[in-house]
Parts: sequence; C-alpha cells; structure tokens
Amino acid sequence: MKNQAESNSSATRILSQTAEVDAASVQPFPASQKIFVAGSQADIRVPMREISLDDTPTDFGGEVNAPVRVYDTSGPYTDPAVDIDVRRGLPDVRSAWIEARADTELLGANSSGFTRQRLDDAKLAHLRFDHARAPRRARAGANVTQMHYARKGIITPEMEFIAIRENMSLQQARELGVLDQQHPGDAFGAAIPEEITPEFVRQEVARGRAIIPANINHPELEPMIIGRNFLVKINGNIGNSALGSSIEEEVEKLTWGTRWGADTVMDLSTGKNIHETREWIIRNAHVPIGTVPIYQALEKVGGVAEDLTWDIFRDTLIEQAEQGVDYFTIHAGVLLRYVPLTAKRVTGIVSRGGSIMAKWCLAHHRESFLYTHFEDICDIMKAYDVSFSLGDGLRPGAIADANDEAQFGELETLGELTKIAWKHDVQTMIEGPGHVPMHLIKENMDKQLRECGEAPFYTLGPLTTDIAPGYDHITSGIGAAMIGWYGCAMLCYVTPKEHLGLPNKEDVKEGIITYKIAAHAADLAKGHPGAQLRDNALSKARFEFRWEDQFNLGLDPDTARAYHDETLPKESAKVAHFCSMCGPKFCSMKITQEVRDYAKGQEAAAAESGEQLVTMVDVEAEMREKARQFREQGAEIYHKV
Ligand SMILES: C[C@H]1O[C@@H](n2cnc3c(N)ncnc32)[C@H](O)[C@@H]1O
Ligand SMILES: Cc1ncc(COP(=O)(O)O)c(N)n1
Ligand code: MET
Ligand code: SF4
Ligand SMILES: [Zn+2]
Repeated sequence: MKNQAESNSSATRILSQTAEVDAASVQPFPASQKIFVAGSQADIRVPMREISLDDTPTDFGGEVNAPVRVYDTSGPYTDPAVDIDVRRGLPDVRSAWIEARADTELLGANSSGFTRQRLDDAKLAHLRFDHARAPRRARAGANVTQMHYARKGIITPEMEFIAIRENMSLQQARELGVLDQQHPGDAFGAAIPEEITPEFVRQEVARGRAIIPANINHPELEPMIIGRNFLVKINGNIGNSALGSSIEEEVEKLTWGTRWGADTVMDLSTGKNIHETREWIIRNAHVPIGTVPIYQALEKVGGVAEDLTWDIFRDTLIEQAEQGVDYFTIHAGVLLRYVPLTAKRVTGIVSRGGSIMAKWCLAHHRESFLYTHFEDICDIMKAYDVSFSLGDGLRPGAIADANDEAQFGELETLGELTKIAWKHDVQTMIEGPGHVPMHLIKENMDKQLRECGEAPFYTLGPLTTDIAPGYDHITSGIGAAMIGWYGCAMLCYVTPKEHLGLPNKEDVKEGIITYKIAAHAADLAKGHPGAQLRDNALSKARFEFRWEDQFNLGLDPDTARAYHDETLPKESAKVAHFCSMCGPKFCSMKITQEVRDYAKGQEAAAAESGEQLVTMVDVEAEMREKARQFREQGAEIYHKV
C-alpha cells in the first residue's frame, strides 16, 4: 500500500481510474446469508445477517437449530447482488424518501467557496472522486431534520427502517421458541420497550432522547439510531495525519471497520487533502460519517489557531454539510472561565478541538465563535440535517484529572447548548470522557443525563487506568462496557495504538471487536429484549461440540477458527468432543454429558425398582416453569407486530 507521499509523486496514478475495493472487506461471512426484511413500502429493505446452524448431533438430541439473525453493519459490501466499485460509490438508499418530502432543492453549484476552489484546481485531478453528487439543501425556511418531522408527528421511512432493524426479527425468534431464556437485566432507569415500533422511534427522536444521524446529502446511508433505549452503538475513528496514510488506506479502514461492526465512522483527518479524502469516504459509506470541522478549518489557516475566524469555520461547515457529513463534533462548551481550571491538571487539555479553542479564546480574550455563533450553526445544521455531537474539549486525559471542575463545568454548558439546539429541532448528542477510574464512571453518566435532558451520551472509552500503553483498547473497553450499561448510547472506540501512533487497518479491527464486546455486554446487562439470543445459540453450539457453529456465531469467526485449528487442524477434530485445552480425558463438558447419560440410566433403573434417587431433573419444577412460559407466550399473542 502506498503512502500519501508516494501516491502524490506518481503522476500516472489517477485514483478515479485505479482505486480498488479492499478484497478482504467484500468476502461473505461464513455460513451467513444477507437477508432483507421488508417494510411497508418496497424500498424499505432492512439488511440483516442470518447465520445458519448445523443440526444438533443425535447423541445430544438431534434437533434442528433455527438460524440466528444478527445486526448487520457491513452494508452492500457483503451483498452478493451488489457490484462494488469504490470509484463510483455505493447505491442510493434514501433519495426517493428525501425527494418525497418535497422540502429540499438541488443546488446548481456548491455553496462553499473552498469547495469550488478545490473543484477548479487542476492539480487535484488525480485525487478527485469522479461521481460527486449535486448538493441538496432545505428550501428557504424549511427545517429538514428527523427531529423536526418527529415533533410534527411524522414517521419517516428512516424511522420505520430503524424500528425493523432494532427489533432484529425478535418477534420471529420468539415464535420459533429460540429465546426461551434471558436474564431480566438492570437498565438503570432506561425505558426499553419489549418491541421497538416506528412510533416509539418517532417519540424518542421527538423528545431528544435519540438521534438519527442522516444528512440529506448522504443518501447512501442505511439509517441507524443512537439512544439509550436502543442497542448500544459503537464508533470507529479513521483519517490521515500529517505523518501518514493515503485515500485508499482510509477507504479500506472504513470498509474493514464496518465489516466488523462499526455503527458510525468518524473521519478525523488532519493531514493532506482532507476534502478529497472525505469525499471518497462518504461516497463509499453506508454508515453515518462524523467529523470535527475545526480540524479542517485550522488546516486552512496554516495551523495557527489564533487566525481562525467565524467566516472560515462557517464555510467549512457548509463545505462538509454539502458533501454529506452526518454529524459534527463542535467544541462549543470550552468557555474562557474554564480554561484556567485545567492549569493544574497532569495532562492539561488532551482534546484536539478543546486545545485549539482554548488557545483561540485566550489569544482573543473572547468567548469562542462556536459559542457566540451557536444559533447560526443551528441554522446550518437544520438546512441539511447534520446532527450535533457537542465536543468534550475539556475531558480528562489522565486518571488524576477525572471528574474535575473544568470537565464538569463544560458539561453544564453543553447542557445549556443542548436546549438551544432543541429549540431549533436540531438533533444532538453529547461527547464524554476520556480517562476515568471505574468508581467515578457512573457519576459521569448520571450528571450527563441530568444536565443534558437525556440527550444521548457518546464517550471515548473511558480508559480505566493509564498504565497499559499498547493495550488501551482493553483499558478503555472495560470503561466502555460499564458506561454502556449505565446508559451511554454510543461508545467511541480506542485502538491499541492510542497515545502511540496512527492506527492501521489491523488496529481498526482490534478496536472494533473490543468495542462490539463492550456494547453487547452492556445490552445483555440492560436486559435488552433479544440480546441474549446469540449468546444462547453460541453456548448451545459449544456444549454440543458443533465447532463450526461456535466459530460462525462469534464476532470474529476467522480468529476463532484459526485458534482452534492451530493445534487441531484436521477435519475430524471438528466433531471431536474436546479441544486441545483439556484434551479428551479432561474435557468437562464431555464429562458432564457422561454424568447426564449415567443419571438417565440410573433413573430408568430406579423407576423399575421403585427406589428413591437423587435425580438430575426436578420434574415438578420443570412443570411449573413450562406453565410460566405458556402464560408469558399467551400474553404475547396479542402483541402488535
Ligand atoms: C479523540 C480520539 O480520536 C482518535 N483519533 C484522532 N485522530 C485519529 C485518526 N486520524 N485515526 C484514528 N483515530 C484518531 C484518538 O483515539 C483520540 O483519542
Ligand atoms: C467521543 C469523542 N470522539 C471524538 C472526539 C473528537 O476529538 P477531540 O476532542 O480530541 O478533538 C471527541 N471529543 N469525543
Ligand atoms: N488520548 C487522548 C484522550 O484521551 C487524545 C489524544 S489524540 C487527540 O483524549
Ligand atoms: S496522541 Fe500523540 S499527537 Fe495526539 S495528543 Fe497524544 S501525544 Fe499528542
Ligand atoms: Zn488519552
């Protein structure tokens, strides 16, 4: 793979002719089929992955195991019916829905001066994406946010798509009887319904408790939702830096990251050709894309924070909104009076956006233009439906700095800004820390819910200790699982390279899998309906020594299979009742099976002789349980589908 410097120097290499999709990102998942669940109109087709399972071996009962449907973030890349060409971009999902609302117009030209300048620059021809879309904007006076429609009582196709997606065929699973055991969970006051309906999605968006990041200029997007009463989501960060990476590598990180489960992706590029890199990313992204516009604005003023102006920033917002960015991180809560509160911190201000704004504020001795122009920013957001991700510019970057006055002062300001954004019907989530020891995490969640009127929280980790550089996906995965359980709606991943360097494609996968684990562990602990289905199926496959099913039901089948095969590569080992951990004589699950077989034989003999025995099965308890299940299912027959 070429780096940026190399690809710039090769005059013959024209990206719009040569770029190729990453081959690994378009492989089908093993034993999986891409299926689409239909909505109320033909063009609402909700993707899911269906994993088919082997029958249970006859010595375990010989039953058929129903296929398991899982949430699918991999998009058209794993759809055999779609011919992927990254030079053309992805198929259109939403344009007809957007047009049908009749409140937007296609523009004859881009509204951003910077965009027009880039398009006119002949020197950029070799980097340009050839199939840019004509920009769309709200008609004069119109507000095109999902929150605005929700508050008017309108259920959009996006909302219906999301309801089907979040339910993940839970209803079908219940009918098949595969969800016969799930722990109730403890959701700390979240209000997760038994079934997600389009009307529930609308209500949550209307009251600001959930957001649907979906810019009208990003019609390739498969709608998803971020909110405490929905499945916990994860974000993966990508993007170049001054010291490395190319457009192709970044598109590769995008497709690789969403393959493994990224629900949204942030392009945090700060290096060369930020505009062109983003164009390639968005046109090839079926997930929402977030950015931090102040990074590119700083690039435009040569990296001198004091030289930033509202005009440059405003043009950058419009430039990015017309490309299709779905959410903007805006560090508008960094107020002058909070900056001195960071003076005694161990690591000061670790947020890039936060440090840039702190510098500007001190240099001008004024509140930042992000704060003073906040309502002007709202006006731009609602003309394209870009969501706010209010940045935590003063988050702690060290365990010692957690939950300090600067951090919590900023959070209070973010609460005030949330209310202003909501006045404009602009969708809003709030960014959170950072480096926080476990016992101080819950206070972050509780304060955020209180200050920000339950707007979704979106946290970086948190990292629960500072002592493991090289393993910060783990130090932060621990905190992410905890805060997800407490009610955080989206977990921003941290890769093993955190604090050390720019993550590559492998780091992206490592970070995503770690965060899928954290998010799912949180869903389970919250008692999210249906969350335990996949666990139950995997545990059953494990106990029945269905090795292929155990691999295929996992988050990373490739690694699971490779680890198993490292010591027992032969095909015959795939039916063995042991693995190389304990070997055939010490396999506890095998011995359990022998205990059960033995007990069965004993019980039969005792029944004949009339002798009293300790039995494996409490017959009366079984009957009571069956009666309870029957009552429960009976109630569900009348549940509206
Ligand atoms: C806010 C967080 O964003 C991440 N971050 C910042 N820039 C990039 C990039 N180009 N690629 C991936 N992650 C990035 C870091 O992990 C940081 O902690
Ligand atoms: C969860 C999350 N992700 C990304 C950023 C942006 O980075 P920065 O604040 O360093 O500019 C952030 N503040 N919070
Ligand atoms: N690791 C830092 C943090 O915790 C960020 C460094 S890169 C902006 O937020
Ligand atoms: S990750 Fe590296 S460049 Fe970024 S703040 Fe930390 S030390 Fe500085
Ligand atoms: Zn850090």
